[in-house]
Amino acid sequence: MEIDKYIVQAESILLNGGTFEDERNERKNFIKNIETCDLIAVPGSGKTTALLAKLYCIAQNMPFEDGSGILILSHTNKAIEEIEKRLKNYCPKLFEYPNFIGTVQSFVNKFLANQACFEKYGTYIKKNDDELYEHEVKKFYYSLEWSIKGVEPKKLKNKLFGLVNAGKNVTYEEGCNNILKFLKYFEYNIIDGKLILGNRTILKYNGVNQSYYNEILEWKNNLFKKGLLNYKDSFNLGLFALNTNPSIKTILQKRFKYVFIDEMQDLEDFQINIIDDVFFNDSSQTVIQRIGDKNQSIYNSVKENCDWKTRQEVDPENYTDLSIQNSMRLSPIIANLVDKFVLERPTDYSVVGKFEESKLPPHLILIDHNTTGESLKTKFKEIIEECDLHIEPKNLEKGFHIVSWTTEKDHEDVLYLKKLFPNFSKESKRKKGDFDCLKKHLFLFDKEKPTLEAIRKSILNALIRILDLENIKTLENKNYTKSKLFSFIINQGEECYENFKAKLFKWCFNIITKENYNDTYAEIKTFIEGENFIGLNWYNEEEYTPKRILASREFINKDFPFGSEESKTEKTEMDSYPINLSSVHSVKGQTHCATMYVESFYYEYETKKLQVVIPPTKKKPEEILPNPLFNQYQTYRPNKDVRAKETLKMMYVGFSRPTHLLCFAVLKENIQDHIESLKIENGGIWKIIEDLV
Ligand SMILES: Nc1ncnc2c1ncn2[C@@H]1O[C@H](COP(=O)(O)OP(=O)(O)OP(=O)(O)O)[C@@H](O)[C@H]1O
Repeated sequence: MEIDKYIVQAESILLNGGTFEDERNERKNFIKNIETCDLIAVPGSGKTTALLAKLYCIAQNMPFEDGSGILILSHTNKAIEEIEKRLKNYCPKLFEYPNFIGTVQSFVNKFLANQACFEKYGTYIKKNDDELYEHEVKKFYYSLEWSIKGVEPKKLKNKLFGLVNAGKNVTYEEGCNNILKFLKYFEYNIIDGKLILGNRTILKYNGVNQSYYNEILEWKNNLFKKGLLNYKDSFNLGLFALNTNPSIKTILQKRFKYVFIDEMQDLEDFQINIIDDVFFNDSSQTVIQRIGDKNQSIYNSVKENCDWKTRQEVDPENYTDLSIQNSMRLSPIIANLVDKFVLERPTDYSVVGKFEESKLPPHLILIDHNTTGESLKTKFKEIIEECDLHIEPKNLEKGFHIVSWTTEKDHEDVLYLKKLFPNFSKESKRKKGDFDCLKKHLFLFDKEKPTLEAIRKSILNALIRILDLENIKTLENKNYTKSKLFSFIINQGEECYENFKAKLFKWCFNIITKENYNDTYAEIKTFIEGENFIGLNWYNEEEYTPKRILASREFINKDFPFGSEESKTEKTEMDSYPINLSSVHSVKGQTHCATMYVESFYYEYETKKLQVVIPPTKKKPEEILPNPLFNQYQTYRPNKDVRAKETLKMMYVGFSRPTHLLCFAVLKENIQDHIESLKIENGGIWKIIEDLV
């Protein structure tokens, strides 16, 4: 394989005049390496860029003589899209057969679970959608009945109440909620015939509770038959496929000579294991390279230890992990601070900033509970403009971002992103058709399309969801689709059809052109509840009593504040430069020009959680552990200080995004006693902004 001779081309494509060469040559060594190994490196060290360069060079050697290809995996679709965006124009071959690029989930679905689903349940996987799955869970739960007192055997609902709440002291509501949680989250181990929650087997295929196991399995099998899986089902079906047909492994090893996994720290053990199960064994010729940074593992729950154990950790005699030290993203000043937030420090791991174009100190912005999101945003813009960051196109491309750990919370008295910016919605970023209430269907549809099409689709999707919740099926006992709904309405006669079409057009028109959300919502609600929708003769019965809205009441009535402000803000921002709002989770992997990290409440605030005080004992006085915020290296204790360590990781990711400007907005009351010592003029590292309080 020729790699070396293509590196210069890769540099010109990916680095805009930069080079992979430096005094340690770690990037080049990694690009040239095509043995099984893991690469661990600090944020912004160019891991992903080096991987892209390697892929580019490998693609120049394709097709391979033996017809094999390469497999490129990452944890999120966003990371995959980014790879496509950067490379597709230069090496389209990489995105075609025999190669595959996708999430671990999509790989498992396509190469293992899909075929297994067809063979076992007669259908391919249609949806892998947690929200739809939850909807099915609720339907099933609400269809369950309680036993009549004294009548044996007990019904499933009673049995589950006992099983899932065993050993817990719960109220009736909590107990019921636990049943719902079980139905939503249980894992179906197909090979062993068990329903597992966490580490507990709740029901299994044999034993005294067999009939209850069968009842749940009948429901579950029906979902499989409809191709509706939750995301863990794919992995269990995948394992089942490997178990029943181990030759798949050989086929996949032949197909994929190289496997690359980026963002490795975010994979959970079951994902890591299934990939190893397929590709990593003595007889396998496949090369696997896994790239990541354990200190940035914040994906699912923020665990102290991530599930990924590197090859060197597991087998030091045969493997040596690679590393890249310097951060090309971070300036020396920001890197110096970020380095204090390292939780786990393997050899050759320290954050050294090599981005020399900025000397801005980190800014600490003091706020209080009355500070509004708008004033924070204005302050952020003010600093950006004072530093002239908004002028360079390169900076505008990387963008300006306000991020928080906690984005949404049902608690008015604490700080979180949505409290500061009520129009922030994780869901507004989604362009899927399924929302959890009617109002969201009317507001969060795909607004990038200027026609009425997107809102029309969204309203129709809401109507279909209502029919589904009300358990209204087609005469073939199938769920309604948009076209089946239209056919049904046409069959009700011309007047009904014309009326429906006219109304639909009016609603769409009023939303798109007049942004008249509230009135349109009220009209649609009246329509749905009236004789021209729910009251129609859905089952074509000779004599029928019009139905009423029951199970979909929550979906129809659930509130969602139509933020007409949002559209206004968007419009004004189009004239200047946008300030993006996101969770810290969703900016992982990104490079920003400026990042404002706003502390938020998750058990406690970040500033509080970083401050660990060990109470005095008879032998020892009180001890205050070093605090990274004060530019001190952390020494949190093994197996203790869990909240502090979670915080470390979250801030490590958030603080390591910007090339130029890092702002940290904190509640003044949380650091009151330290403000003076944090100031640059007093030997600290922070420029403190005090005029918002
Ligand atoms: N060799 C290089 N020379 C100059 N700039 C580079 C080099 N490698 C990467 N960069 C730039 O540094 C920034 C970070 O790169 P990249 O996203 O690849 O880092 P990463 O290690 O994957 O980051 P993270 O750990 O946050 O996921 C990008 O803006 C990228 O263009």
